[in-house]
Amino acid sequence: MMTIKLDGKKLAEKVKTRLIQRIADLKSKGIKPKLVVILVGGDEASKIYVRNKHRTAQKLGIETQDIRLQRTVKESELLTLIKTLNADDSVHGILVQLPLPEQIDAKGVINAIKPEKDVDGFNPQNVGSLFLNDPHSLPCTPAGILQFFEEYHLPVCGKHVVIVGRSNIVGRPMAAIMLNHDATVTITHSKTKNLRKLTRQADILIVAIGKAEFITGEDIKPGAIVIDVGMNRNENGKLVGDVEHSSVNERASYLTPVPGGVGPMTIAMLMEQTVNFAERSADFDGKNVFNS
Ligand SMILES: Nc1nc2c(c(=O)[nH]1)N[C@@H](CN(C=O)c1ccc(C(=O)N[C@@H](CCC(=O)O)C(=O)O)cc1)CN2
Repeated sequence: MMTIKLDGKKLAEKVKTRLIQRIADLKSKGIKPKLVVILVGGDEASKIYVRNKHRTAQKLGIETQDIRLQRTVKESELLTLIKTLNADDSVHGILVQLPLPEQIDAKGVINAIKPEKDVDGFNPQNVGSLFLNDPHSLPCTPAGILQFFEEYHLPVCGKHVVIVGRSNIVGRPMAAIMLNHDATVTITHSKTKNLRKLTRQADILIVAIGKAEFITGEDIKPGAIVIDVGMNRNENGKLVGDVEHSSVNERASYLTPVPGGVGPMTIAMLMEQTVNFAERSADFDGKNVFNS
């Protein structure tokens, strides 16, 4: 079987291009979309992701503020900063790059971000709305994955979606999104018995477990759509996904590459969410991607 590559780089460009007019419309009404990204500590991968977020935003004409805090910053300082940003009407989106250093309670920090500015969609109020099928914002990686299904006209309704991984960033919100699109959803994780028996039943398999090449060709149903969210370095330092592409290729019908699949979509969706929030802040009569 010929496996079709779900090209995240190309789709991310398309998503960003469709934002240009919306950003121009906002600006013509005196609204400058603004995203604040907070990075605590010096994690090398996080620094790259944050730099890419700023670069992408700036290219689109979204204003950004880059706040860097020492790894040793007190949680109370971070909370005070978020409170100030929550009250600042010029700020439409606030994002705290994860992971946070151990001394900081990530849950408390995420809870502190005003739901209307929570561009990551991680705040419990936004998570609750998503699970009640009334989303205000979607976590960026699952939102990006959903875009693949829309772009390539891949039906979700009635399909068996198996998700490997139950993280708050990908697995759990992804399950809610697929359920909201009338799929039958199974979430599997490290304690699941006979996990591979379940993955073999999936029409759509979404793998976000953080283990290099964990899923192989034998673990999938021929013709399945496979979404690889993993980003791992193998023993040779090469970036590999959670899926072994050599054996899944030509068995899956569609497959996201690593790199160039889900990753670029995460940043594109962050841009879209910032624009959505800027429009909503002004009761702007723009396009709301979640209700379209
Ligand atoms: N507050 C958040 N923290 C984190 C999130 C998030 O959505 N919100 N997700 C990840 C990191 N992340 C964005 O923040 C991210 C990771 C990877 C990529 C990406 O484009 N990856 C490239 C490959 C990059 C490489 O070569 O190393 C790709 O897949 O092509 C974008 C965003 C955790 N933290």
